[in-house]
Order: sequence, then structure tokens, then C-alpha cells
Amino acid sequence: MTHPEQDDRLKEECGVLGVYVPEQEAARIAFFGLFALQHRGQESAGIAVSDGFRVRMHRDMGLVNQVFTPEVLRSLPGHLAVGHTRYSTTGASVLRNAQPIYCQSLVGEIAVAHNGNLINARELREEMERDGEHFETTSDTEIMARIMVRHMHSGPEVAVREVMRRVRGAYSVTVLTPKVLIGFRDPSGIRPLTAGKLGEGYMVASETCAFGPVGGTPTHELEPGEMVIIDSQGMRFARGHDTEPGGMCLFEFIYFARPDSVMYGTSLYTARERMGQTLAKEHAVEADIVVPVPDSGIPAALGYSRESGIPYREGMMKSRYIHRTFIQPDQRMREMGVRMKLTPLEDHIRGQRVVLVDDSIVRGTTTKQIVKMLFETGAKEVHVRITAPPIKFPCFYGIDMASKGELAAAVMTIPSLCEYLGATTLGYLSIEGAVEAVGRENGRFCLACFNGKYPISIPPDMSKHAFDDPPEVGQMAALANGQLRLID
Ligand SMILES: O=P(O)(O)OC[C@H]1O[C@H](OP(=O)(O)OP(=O)(O)O)[C@H](O)[C@@H]1O
Ligand SMILES: NC(=O)CC[C@H](N)C(=O)O
Ligand code: SF4
Ligand SMILES: [Mg+2]
Repeated sequence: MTHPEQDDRLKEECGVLGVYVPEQEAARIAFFGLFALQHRGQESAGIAVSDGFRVRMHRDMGLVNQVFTPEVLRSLPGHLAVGHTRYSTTGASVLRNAQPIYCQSLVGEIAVAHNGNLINARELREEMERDGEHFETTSDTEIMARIMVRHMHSGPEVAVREVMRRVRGAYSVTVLTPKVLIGFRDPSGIRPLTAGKLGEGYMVASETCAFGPVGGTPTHELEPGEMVIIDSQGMRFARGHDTEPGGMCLFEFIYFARPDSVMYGTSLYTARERMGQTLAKEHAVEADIVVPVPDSGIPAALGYSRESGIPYREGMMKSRYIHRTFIQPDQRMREMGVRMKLTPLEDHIRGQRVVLVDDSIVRGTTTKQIVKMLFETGAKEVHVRITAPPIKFPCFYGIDMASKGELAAAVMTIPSLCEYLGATTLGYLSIEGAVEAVGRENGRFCLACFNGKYPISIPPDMSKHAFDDPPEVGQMAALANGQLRLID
């Protein structure tokens, strides 16, 4: 089996949602909402529901449409639901760690869906185990679930405040109790979360793109440290914790989130077009066509073309049906992987000086193969232009880069990386250019993987498999004293 650690691609994070729809079947609505969040995690999916009295749940490994059938949805009655799509960052990718995480105690039951990653999971869990708490998973999310369930008898506000007081890290969370739906965002506001209306009811989701398909309307992007409580009284917002340094993950704007989502009041499609425009200003070049790496490079390539006046042309077709999970990790298959996914359009490429626009270079494997493919197809020149500034540091806040010991831009200078890619020239958008394109003048962003300034400090022994025994790991990277080092 392919262990996710061995796959070198930049990984998504997780998608969370919650719906509260009096008189309606919440599971069915959550199911369609989760389709819109599938890009945020493809390892497992789950929905927990309540009919006002009892919490029921179904989750399994796989994509949303593999996990849920009409029969399964019928077995989940109730008007409240939370849902999750997972890409693991703490705890192996196995069924018991799939989300929502369910916890029961003498005072009640809850189901928790989490996007993000906790920094102090190890110390908290050790402390809680010393206090007699028993954990059933190896995921960091269960820590939040257990803190919450212990305090729910004092009301949801108190329970959320207690979580925010104790955990450190990135978390956008939706929680279901038999009668209440809760959403909250960490005090740094690293991961997105938006609340809104859904008919006579309400909805909370990682991204605004989940609202449209189920007829919802996003109305409020949660502030860092803010919570939303939804019950029979309606929807109310409350502060859970003072705002702390940090801000929204810049990578959400560049790549992770769907382009039809809105964050910080900005359409991500428009932000990505603007990134392409700025990239054209920062790294102009004489060329014949601007070609996107589909699909993620398309808006930026359009922006680059508009700004430079160089015509936009599709240069390769992407197979819609080859899912990345099927791509094997050994080098030969990885190289095949790009060919299996992308086929060049020879008529468009042959004899052309190409500006190739993509969102990011992680290890560089993908870009290297695309450049090679374009030259083999007859391109005269290939000028690579990338909208993510060079990624030099791993992410510990919910994006799986921590396992990469080979961030191309961390181990090579730009000229040597250009040579490694086999490109004619290579240009990256600057951090300032990317932030400016989002258009939030005094914007709060996490920029740690670009500049190494971690808004929430990272302990040296951070490990995805802190609680997996035996650890199901290969080589992992950690940041210790500002230095990237490998741990087994
Ligand atoms: O580690 P590297 O080899 O440098 O990979 C970087 C590429 O990986 C991602 O695309 P991916 O093919 O994973 O999926 P996408 O279709 O969502 O863009 C990203 O958009 C870059 O194109
Ligand atoms: N990518 C994420 O947001 C992961 C959430 C959580 N840390 C988990 O591993 O399940
Ligand atoms: S380190 Fe990078 S990927 Fe991780 S949250 Fe910060 S900006 Fe996003
Ligand atoms: Mg891509």
C-alpha cells in the first residue's frame, strides 16, 4: 500500500461543515456540501447527525461518494449534522482516526470535525492520560473532543473557551451535540471558517463554495478566536479567546481553497488572476504563449497573459478521471504520473516560446516532468512562472509538508533549481506580491512556510505520528532551532 508519507505532492488539509435545518434531513445536505469540500481531503469522509436526542455517525476511508450510499444516508436521521473530509496531519490515515471524532461521557455525547493541526498535542495528551483520560484514536482532534465533552454541562461557550485556553495550533472546528451545532476558529485564524443561512436554518463550512450547491448563503467569516453557536434559539456569535499573532494561511489563497470560494472578502479566482498579473510585472519575459498547468494554474495564467499581452493558450489536457491517490510513489511511476494526468497539445506547443504558469513548486517533480514534456513536444523555450513564493519551511498547521525533507526551494538556489527543472528561466512571485494580490492592505497572514516566521512556535519534537504505536512513518522533517532536520 502507498503510505501517504511517500507521496511527494503538496497535500490538502481537511474540510469541515455543519448544518442545522429544522424539519429537514441534515445528512443529505451535509453529503452534498462535502462534495464541495472534497478537494480539501481525500483519505476519509464522515457525517455525524442528531435528531435532537441521539447522535449517529458514519465514516469510512475513501471519497465522499465511496463512503455514502442512499441507504447509509437514510440510516442517519436528524436535523443537525457535522461532516468532514480528511487529509491526515496528526495520526495515521486509518479508519479509527477518520472524522468526525465521536466522544461520549456521563454528561453527554459529541462529534467533532477539525481542520488544522495542534502544536501541543503531545503534552496535552500526556497530561490528560495522567488524569485518567482514555484515548481511542491517535489523532490530535480527539484531544479537543475530550476537553469539550467534559465541559459541555457548563454550556457550549464555556466548553469552547476551555478548548481555546488549553490547545495551541491551527483549528477550524465544527461540533455537534444532541441539540446544538457549534463552530469555532483558532485565535490566530489560520484556517478558514464561514457561517451563514440555509433556508430557515444555518450552516458553517470551511469554504464558501460549500454553500451554493445546497442553497445556502455565507454571511459571516468567523474572526480569529470567535465561535458560532446554533440551536433552537437561532445563531449567535461569541468570543472564545483574544486574537493572537498570525492570520489566514496564504496558501489557501494561492492553491488550497477552491477558486470559487471567498476569503477575506476576496474571490480566490480574482486573487489568483491578480497574482498572475503581478507575476508578469515582477518576471516579464518575451514569449509567444502563456500556458497554465491545469487546473490550479489557470486563473494565474489568465492574469499573466492579460498583464503581459502574451496570448493565453491551453497547452495540455488534464484527465479528469485519474485520481492522485492512484499514482504510485516510486520515481518511475511518478514520472509516468504526470503523463497519465496531463497530455500535451502538440499543435499549440510546437515551435513556441512558452510561459508555463503554475501555483507552486514543492519538490519540483511535477514541474520538472511538465517542462520535459513540453520540450519533447517541440517547445522552443519554457519559462516557468510560479505564484507561490519559494517554499522553504515545512507547515505544521494542517498542510502536510512536514514530512518533506526535500523542499526544492530550501535546498537549491533559484538558478540551480531552474537548471534542475530544465527550464529556460524561472520566476517566483514575491511574498509582498502575493499578499498584495489578495488585497487586504493590513492583512493578517501566516507566511511561515515562505519566511520561517511561525506565528505559533513549534516544539522540536513535532511528529505526525506522535501517538501511532508502532509509528507508521518513513522519514520526517522537523524544524529545530530554526533548522530543518530529518527525524526517523
Ligand atoms: O511537489 P511538486 O512536484 O513540485 O508539485 C507541485 C504541484 O503539485 C500540485 O499539483 P497536483 O498535481 O498535486 O494537483 P492539482 O491538480 O490540484 O494542481 C501543485 O498545484 C503543483 O502543480
Ligand atoms: N489536515 C487536517 O486539517 C487534519 C486534521 C487533523 N489534524 C487530523 O490529522 O485529522
Ligand atoms: S506554514 Fe504555509 S501552508 Fe502552513 S499555514 Fe502557514 S502559510 Fe499556510
Ligand atoms: Mg497543480
